[in-house]
Amino acid sequence: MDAKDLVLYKREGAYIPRVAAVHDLCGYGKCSLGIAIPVLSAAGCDVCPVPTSLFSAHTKFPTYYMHDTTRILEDYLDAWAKEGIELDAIYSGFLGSAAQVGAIQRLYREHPGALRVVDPVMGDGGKMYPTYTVELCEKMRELVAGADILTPNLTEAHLLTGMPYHGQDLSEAEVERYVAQLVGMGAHLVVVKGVVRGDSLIRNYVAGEKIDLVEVVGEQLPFMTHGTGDLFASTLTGAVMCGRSVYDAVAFATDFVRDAMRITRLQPDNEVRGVSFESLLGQVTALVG
Ligand SMILES: Nc1ncnc2c1ncn2[C@@H]1O[C@H](COP(=O)(O)OP(=O)(O)O)[C@@H](O)[C@H]1O
Ligand SMILES: Cc1ncc(COP(=O)(O)O)c(C=O)c1O
Repeated sequence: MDAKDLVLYKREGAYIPRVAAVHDLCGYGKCSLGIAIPVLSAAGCDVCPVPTSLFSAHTKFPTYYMHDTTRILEDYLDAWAKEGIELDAIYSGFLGSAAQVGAIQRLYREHPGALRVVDPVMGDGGKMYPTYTVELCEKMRELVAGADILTPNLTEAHLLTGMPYHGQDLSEAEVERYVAQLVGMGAHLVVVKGVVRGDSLIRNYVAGEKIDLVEVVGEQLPFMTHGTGDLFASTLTGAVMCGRSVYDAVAFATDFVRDAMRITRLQPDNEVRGVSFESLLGQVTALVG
């Protein structure tokens, strides 16, 4: 089957899908819930945040304060369970501790029909993020099994599979090897992000269990911006929840992130502020209906 025909969520009429967003909340430096809430809301979803930690600023700043919320999550989800909150999708990203993988697995058990989108946020450029531990990365592997959509960058594909990290210049055959390994670990569909081959293009690949590999090519801008991984996964999830095919959702997210990076570049402190996408949210709303 082709990812171009693969629709994972069928939106019915005026129904508003409810999406749990399991991610950190960051005060300054746009990323994580600061992106997931507005983007999924613009996609006409009822976003229910599960904050995995509170940050004063993202971890690319030399100084940041982090408060890990692991200790409150059980009570938080107990209260949800008592209210009988129903979920159509569970989208997870940046985690504060290895134990939080258990909270996501609990949501999966309590909402067996919900779509599972796993952005296995762990690191970049061959390195783990500073608050991440080997234990957390190992535990994160458990989320691969049963993921309807898994969105690793190449560092994360390496950390999840244990296969060697060869930088971002990967051949299609190498991408296929990562995908085969991740599908072998139980992922249904994998979006491998950020392959670059020195031709000013950035490539994202979609493939899965019985889904042939397809390439989505975008223009590579000559700078980097923080929060683009979160923006990509949030936009992809929003487009899927609007009933778009996985291929169309990846293509939309690829262009959306590029456009947001261009706008970010025009802002003061653009090298650290995180990605600025607010003025583009109308494009996401246009996907609804
Ligand atoms: N320099 C760039 N130019 C254009 N698009 C980019 C660029 N960097 C990232 N993107 C887009 O954002 C997506 C997520 O990239 P990235 O932020 O590197 O992910 P992560 O944070 O998971 O490492 C990429 O797959 C690509 O579509
Ligand atoms: C607190 C926090 N959340 C999320 C992220 C993920 O950011 P990105 O979207 O660039 O992968 C980071 C990365 O620095 C971070 O520090």
